[in-house]
Amino acid sequence: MEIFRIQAAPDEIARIIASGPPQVMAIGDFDGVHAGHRKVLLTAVENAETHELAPAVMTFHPHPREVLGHPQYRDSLTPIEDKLRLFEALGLKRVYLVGFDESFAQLSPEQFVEDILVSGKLASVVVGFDFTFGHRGAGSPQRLKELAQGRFGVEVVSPYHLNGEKVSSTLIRESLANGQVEKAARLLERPYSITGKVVAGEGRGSTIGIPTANVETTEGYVIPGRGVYAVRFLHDGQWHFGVMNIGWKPTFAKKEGAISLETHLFDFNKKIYGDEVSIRFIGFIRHERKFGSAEELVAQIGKDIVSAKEMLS
Ligand SMILES: Cc1cc2nc3c(=O)[nH]c(=O)nc-3n(C[C@H](O)[C@H](O)[C@H](O)COP(=O)(O)O)c2cc1C
Ligand SMILES: Nc1ncnc2c1ncn2[C@@H]1O[C@H](COP(=O)(O)OP(=O)(O)O)[C@@H](O)[C@H]1O
Repeated sequence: MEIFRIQAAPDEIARIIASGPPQVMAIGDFDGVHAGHRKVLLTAVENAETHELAPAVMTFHPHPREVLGHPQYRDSLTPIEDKLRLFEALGLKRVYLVGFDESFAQLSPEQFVEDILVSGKLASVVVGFDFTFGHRGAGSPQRLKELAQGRFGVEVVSPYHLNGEKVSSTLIRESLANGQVEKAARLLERPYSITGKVVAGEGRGSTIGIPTANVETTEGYVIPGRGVYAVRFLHDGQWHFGVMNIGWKPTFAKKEGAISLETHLFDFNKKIYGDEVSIRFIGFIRHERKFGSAEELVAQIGKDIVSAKEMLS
């Protein structure tokens, strides 16, 4: 898969698209690369295969909402490296990472089509039913068809529903906030996962007999809601099972503070400070709460471990 990181000048984007073979290109943000996004991306891959063209995708990085100041969306379900890995797994061969900025945001829908898409190498583009483009998102899929004037095909993919709900990044964010990681996994068609580095905590874990690897995420990930989860934990190429707490440890902290992500790994006793790890959320066990003593907390964690092992087996 070839990755083209492009600053926003439209002629530069058009030139890079035109430097490749004839293509079918999906366009979108694809935050989460969820079941609905997969349908759009796989449509591009399949159309390309049928006509012996190259499957491509154009996405925006940094995320438009980040640039245009919607702070609630600063964090993502799939920071760029994760997104790229998922694109590759779906069979995409060319990725245009367009650096979205204030001037790019000014492009009209007409300019977006004339200056970028009519590059001579796009056989067709594939977008989702709610795709918007151009200044203030004024362009719709219908408008895209009109503006294309037959110079490239436009395929619009209808919404994907699961159990009567429309799959969306927002629905996944809400599910995660409520601890519903099983639901998020169904919407994503894979467990929600985060990557980060093991950092030192307060050193209390080992003293209460439950060492925990505290993880600081490397990029702006959406973090699931406070609670205890069954997780798979990738360290040094090996998957381990564990039980994770997300929260501010009300049993010990005097007041609400920074959220920590700590995982107790089963059958493990290595020091792994500083190492990069990935965590997959498999099941929700319970909410975080304040216990009367460390002993009560430890007894509960013993039960959490039993629950986690059941979920993970
Ligand atoms: C499975 C698990 C569940 C936990 N549940 C709670 C909880 O409900 N309430 C709480 O105050 N702390 C909870 N904790 C956090 C512990 O208080 C924390 O791991 C311990 O204080 C060690 O902190 P340290 O790593 O900063 O040294 C939990 C930890 C684990 C591993
Ligand atoms: N079973 C285990 N699960 C998680 N971390 C472990 C385990 N065994 C050893 N460790 C190591 O010990 C550290 C946790 O020790 P702990 O006393 O909880 O201190 P901290 O406050 O730094 O989390 C982890 O960061 C990791 O390097």
